[in-house]
Amino acid sequence: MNQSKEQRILNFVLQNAVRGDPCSVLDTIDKYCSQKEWAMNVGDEKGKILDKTVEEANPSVALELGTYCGYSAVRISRLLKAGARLLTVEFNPEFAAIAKQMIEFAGVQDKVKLLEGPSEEIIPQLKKKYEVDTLDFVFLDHWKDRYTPDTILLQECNLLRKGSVLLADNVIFPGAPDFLNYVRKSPHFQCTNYPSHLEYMQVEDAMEKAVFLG
Ligand SMILES: O=C(NCCCCCn1ccc2cnccc21)c1cc(-c2ccc(F)cc2)cc(O)c1O
Ligand SMILES: [Mg+2]
Repeated sequence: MNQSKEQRILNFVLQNAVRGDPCSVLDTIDKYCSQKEWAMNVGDEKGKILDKTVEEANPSVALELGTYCGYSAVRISRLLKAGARLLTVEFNPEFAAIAKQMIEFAGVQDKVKLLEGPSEEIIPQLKKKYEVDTLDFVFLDHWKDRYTPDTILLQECNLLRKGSVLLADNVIFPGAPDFLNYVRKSPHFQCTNYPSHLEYMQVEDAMEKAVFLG
């Protein structure tokens, strides 16, 4: 059975990156996806915006919606302080299997918990099943039409606290117009836009940071 693109990306990392070195895993994925096959990793340009936002938030508990091959899970978890953890949600089992191997190869598996299933099922389980009190940082990179309902769900489940940082990928391309509308109009969020480009392309994109005000 011929391989998936995601399997080819993983194999390229296993053969070319340095085991236990998250930066080499990120660089190797970016090399493959810019030179051989495009893939929807956040990439290095938007990845630098993600890095700065994570460093500023310095989260103890972070949530990622949309693991894919694990690129941003490796990117985020490499910056976490000792004892901090990332919960990452992937609903496609093939992608989850690839991401698990990518995370282990990078050596960040002790900081990352990969949860399989749809966000609307997993978010309401975070407190009781995954022992989360509140989330310090949330990276939204899943279905773009789920950004708004899941932001509302996070609030309904009491998972945000004053200062919780949401960072959303792709608010320009493919676009999340209703999310931009929602957070920018809401009195409960302080928003900042970070213009950038679609990963590995010269297409305009942007990330939006929305800090919860309580
Ligand atoms: O669609 C994107 N990502 C989402 C993938 C599916 C997520 C599914 N999923 C995962 C967890 C989860 C939990 N609950 C429910 C659903 C869940 C995406 C697309 C592009 C893109 C595509 C084509 C093109 F021509 C240009 C750009 C670029 C990006 O950066 C992206 O992120
Ligand atoms: Mg994305």
